[in-house]
Amino acid sequence: MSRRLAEGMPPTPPRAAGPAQRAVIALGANLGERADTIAEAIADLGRLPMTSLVAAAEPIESVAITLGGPDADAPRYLNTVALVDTRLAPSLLLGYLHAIEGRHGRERRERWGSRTLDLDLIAYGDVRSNEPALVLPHPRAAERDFVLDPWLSIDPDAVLPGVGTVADLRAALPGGTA
Ligand SMILES: Nc1ncnc2c1ncn2[C@@H]1O[C@H](COP(=O)(O)OP(=O)(O)OP(=O)(O)O)[C@@H](O)[C@H]1O
Ligand SMILES: Nc1nc2c(c(=O)[nH]1)N=C(CO)CN2
Repeated sequence: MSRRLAEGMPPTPPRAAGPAQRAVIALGANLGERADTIAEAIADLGRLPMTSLVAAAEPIESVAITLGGPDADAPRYLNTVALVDTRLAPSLLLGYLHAIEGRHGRERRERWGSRTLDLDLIAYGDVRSNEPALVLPHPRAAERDFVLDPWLSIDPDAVLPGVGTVADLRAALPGGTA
């Protein structure tokens, strides 16, 4: 393993992608010391190169959604959303998110399985992408109250690019006011 990867950094030093873009990052944890892990991961985001942390929502607790639906027997999640302004290109930012997950013991065993830390790139400016390695905006964000609720709490006017306002999306979900 290269020294940079061993230190949890992508192998190629970052190059600026142009003007800073607002990126929305969802964080989730349902194993280990969840609150500590989330707080450390947010601090990690603030230390990324060419990136500044704009806001982080108060974490919320939610039942684990598994491939079989909500699972009351699975460890509950803490979820939050952070906003950053970054000049890292989207794929590079995702690489750093994976490195942060790795530093906090993330293991990839099963889809939607329990995890010490999950970081999803929900949106990056207005960028739309259908590359399997990076779909933007995140294709399941609109149906996740554990993403929309903390996002709304720090940006009531938020928009999921190409989809709609976060307030409207949240209102259309169970527990919303549509
Ligand atoms: N917007 C995105 N944010 C994070 N990962 C993404 C995104 N789009 C595609 N991916 C890809 O999805 C793969 C699986 O990611 P991950 O392990 O976080 O999935 P998951 O958390 O189990 O499920 P979900 O994607 O529904 O949250 C990653 O390897 C990554 O390349
Ligand atoms: N409550 C909750 N459930 C989930 C979550 C999550 O962050 N919170 N993440 C998942 C895969 O990303 C699958 N299920």
